[in-house]
Amino acid sequence: MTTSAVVRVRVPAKINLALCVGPRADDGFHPLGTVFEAVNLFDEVLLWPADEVNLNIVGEGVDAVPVGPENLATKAFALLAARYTLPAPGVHLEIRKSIPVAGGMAGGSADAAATLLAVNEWAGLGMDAEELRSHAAELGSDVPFALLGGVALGTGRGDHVMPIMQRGHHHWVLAFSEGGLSTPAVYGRFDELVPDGRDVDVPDAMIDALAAGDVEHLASTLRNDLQEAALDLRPDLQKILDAGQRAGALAGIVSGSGPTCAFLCRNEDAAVRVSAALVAEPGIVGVRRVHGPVPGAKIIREHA
Ligand SMILES: C[C@@](CO)(OP(=O)(O)O)[C@H](O)COP(=O)(O)OP(=O)(O)OC[C@H]1O[C@@H](n2ccc(N)nc2=O)[C@H](O)[C@@H]1O
Ligand SMILES: Nc1ncnc2c1ncn2[C@@H]1O[C@H](COP(=O)(O)OP(=O)(O)O)[C@@H](O)[C@H]1O
Repeated sequence: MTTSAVVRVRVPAKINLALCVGPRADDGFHPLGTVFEAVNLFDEVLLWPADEVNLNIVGEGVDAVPVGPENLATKAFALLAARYTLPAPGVHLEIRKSIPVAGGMAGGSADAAATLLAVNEWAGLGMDAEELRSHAAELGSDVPFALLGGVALGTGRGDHVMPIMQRGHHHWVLAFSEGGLSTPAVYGRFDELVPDGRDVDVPDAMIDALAAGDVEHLASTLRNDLQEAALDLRPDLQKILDAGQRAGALAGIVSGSGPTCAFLCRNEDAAVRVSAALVAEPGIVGVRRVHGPVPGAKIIREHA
């Protein structure tokens, strides 16, 4: 096999700048108004033809990632294989993980999105953005955003995504902590704490701050309705949020369902200071400076 037979896709993690959560609906999902931002922390998925489906995962947190049919990348391949005629009976998928597993940064969704794009390219399916989005939404609520990237408003389950006009460049510090948090468990605790849900309208002030490129105003509008539930399950995260604030972050927030904490900083120098302070904090297993927004899943044209 030549390296040109390999399709390689790079796909970003996300932070929810706003995660406004309504009451659980009869289908078990919560209506959302969410603002996603893609940041430069990437997984990669490599795909090449094979006689059967093989999956190989390397990198961050691999021991916690399922390698069977329940892996979201395998599911994405199976979904397209059931609907289209593909040039080979299987593929080899290699996932190179940098996005923390079960970290509230949508790493599994990212791998699913990357696989959809890789199969589309390899098999020459010619799917347009809407076709890809609709397959993506079947795989998980966060998967459509991983295709789109940038900054986007998510409604419905979070799977209807629309780009948001925004200016500027955001400097974030991410604090990774031991273990993950289960998304269904966090939504379940949210139901106990807030049975009637919250208002799902994303605050106008956030949309205005994004349009104006005003990072201080943006920091004052960050909102995560799942944060209280995540903190209830993981009270240790409050110390991390406090430490980031003390170190000079404009604001700190639990990323999605957690447990990753994300700190928005005024500029790169401030981010360097915040990350240096957090490295010494107990309970943090990794600190990473990232920026956003960045584009969604992209095919990398150089050889693997
Ligand atoms: C919370 C968020 C915020 O972006 O992401 P993470 O922080 O976990 O990455 C998302 O809503 C997670 O999206 P995703 O992880 O794709 O969820 P799915 O696979 O669709 O659903 C997993 C489970 O989460 C719950 N769920 C998900 C989305 C939603 N709008 N309401 C829900 O209640 C349901 O219990 C569902 O069974
Ligand atoms: N390719 C994948 N990468 C990571 N996790 C995966 C993948 N496929 C399935 N999973 C499962 O999805 C769960 C949620 O993972 P992830 O998407 O990383 O977190 P989160 O939903 O918190 O953003 C994991 O605990 C794991 O069991």
